[in-house]
Amino acid sequence: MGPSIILNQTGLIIGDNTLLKPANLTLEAGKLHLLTGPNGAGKSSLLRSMMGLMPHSGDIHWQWPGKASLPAYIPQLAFFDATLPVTVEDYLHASIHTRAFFLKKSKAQKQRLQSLLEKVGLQDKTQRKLGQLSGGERQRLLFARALAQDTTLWFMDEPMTGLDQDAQQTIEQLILQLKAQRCTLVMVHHDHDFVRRHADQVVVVNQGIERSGSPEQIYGASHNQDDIPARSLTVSRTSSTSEVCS
Ligand SMILES: Nc1ncnc2c1ncn2[C@@H]1O[C@H](COP(=O)(O)OP(=O)(O)OP(=O)(O)O)[C@@H](O)[C@H]1O
Repeated sequence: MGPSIILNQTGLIIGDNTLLKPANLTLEAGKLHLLTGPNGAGKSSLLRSMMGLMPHSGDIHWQWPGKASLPAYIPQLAFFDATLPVTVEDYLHASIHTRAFFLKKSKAQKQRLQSLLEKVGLQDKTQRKLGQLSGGERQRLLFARALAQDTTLWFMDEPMTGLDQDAQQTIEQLILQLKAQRCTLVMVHHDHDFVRRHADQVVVVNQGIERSGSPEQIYGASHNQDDIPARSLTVSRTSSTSEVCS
């Protein structure tokens, strides 16, 4: 199972700009947590702060019930150097084994690569060069690389944006499988239908953590995705945590 994530007075100021006002929040272990809010609200900044990638104030703790592992990160935009003369298979191989692209692969390694690429629907593109991939195919490759990490903690920043319906379904199924395996999933996502159906917790971000709760608590029975009630719901304070990033 993935860890719980505990934010204690976590805030983010860059220069004169307050990106996130300090707040407390607990994300339960093994659940799907969705960060939502308007453009520029600070969702990506909060996600990256949780990973220790931004210079936040306060504390952030990952509390692992079992063995800790490095988190997987799916950024908002999958970027590959189009000039890199490397195939999908070689790129994935080098990412997993941190070895030079040209080194020979064993039969078992080839099978593993094939299986990972099948999971994301890239099995027919193994010999395609990175620069020839579409945006959706790059996003799938990022997922394959993250799956290879075999971790139970995932941070995803709008992983389905710009994908066609087929790719969205593939990624959605992968996310639901990870949820069933009790990974801790933290995701920025704008599809309120997905949030309503699958999120365990919704965190509304607006220059800080405005409120959090179940989809029903946040959206009520309304089907209008913009109809978010103004009442405050969670943001709890916790103690006795083991620090991983701060
Ligand atoms: N490194 C940085 N330095 C200064 N300002 C930043 C930095 N990173 C982000 N910002 C600013 O912080 C604000 C929040 O950005 P962020 O990307 O976190 O928002 P978001 O909610 O993810 O937006 P969107 O939904 O448009 O992706 C924006 O106004 C952005 O310009």
